[in-house]
Amino acid sequence: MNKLEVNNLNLFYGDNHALKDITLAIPARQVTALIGPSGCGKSTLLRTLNRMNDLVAGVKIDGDVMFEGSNIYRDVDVKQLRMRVGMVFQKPNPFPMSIYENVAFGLKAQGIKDKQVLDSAVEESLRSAALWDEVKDRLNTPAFGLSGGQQQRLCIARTIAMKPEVILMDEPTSALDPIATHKIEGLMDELRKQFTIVIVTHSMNQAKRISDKTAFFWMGELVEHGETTQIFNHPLDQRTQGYVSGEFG
Ligand SMILES: Nc1ncnc2c1ncn2[C@@H]1O[C@H](COP(=O)(O)OP(=O)(O)OP(=O)(O)O)[C@@H](O)[C@H]1O
Repeated sequence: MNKLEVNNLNLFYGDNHALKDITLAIPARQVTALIGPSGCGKSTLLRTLNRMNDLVAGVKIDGDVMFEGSNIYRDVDVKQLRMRVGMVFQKPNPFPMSIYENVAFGLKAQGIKDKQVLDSAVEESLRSAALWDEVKDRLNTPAFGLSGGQQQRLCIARTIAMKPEVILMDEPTSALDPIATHKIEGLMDELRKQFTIVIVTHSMNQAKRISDKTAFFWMGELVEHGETTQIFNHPLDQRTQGYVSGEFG
């Protein structure tokens, strides 16, 4: 089943035609990797999936993004959408508050006050983000005291706490060292059982290791998409072949 379907999507930043007639299906409970050279439109496409580009001045979008059959640009409330389609950014961005408060933040904003409910949601989210054991004795200390890799897992926990259906990740490990990256990649293997994940990555090895499907972009076009093994081992287009073999990019 497809969780998201992008149909004939065009996006312009002023005169810059950044996404050109993109049609892409994103299957549920799989990891879809968006790859391609810098400036090809990967992050722009990712941001169209929860309408983050709406915040950019001068942006024009046509075409459809369907989320379980509803057009997110017509039929869906943006606030609701962003709860169902969460996002993790390139740089860990914890709030200037405690570890506990970071994870509970969204739930409290929804009006949840019951301490037991909050405590168990915080624990469950931190466990799902493979961080609980490292922080359970220091939940009330500032999030900024965590390492970069721990901060990124905290941001994942904060996203998970809202019980989204889709998690968008924009180069979530590019600011992390190899050990922290390895932890997040291991975590994604668990997360895919529960969530639909779309990840932008510059690392072809990462795309190969963690994704089920890969989409290759080139100057705003979606050149090719399919099973990750096919894209890397038997690409159909020469541009994909050149990129995945490291000839350019
Ligand atoms: N907020 C913005 N305002 C204007 N133009 C933008 C904006 N964001 C991106 N662009 C332009 O849109 C095009 C696609 O950019 P985008 O960031 O989506 O590419 P990308 O493939 O994610 O690149 P990178 O790998 O370098 O992050 C580029 O030409 C970029 O300059």
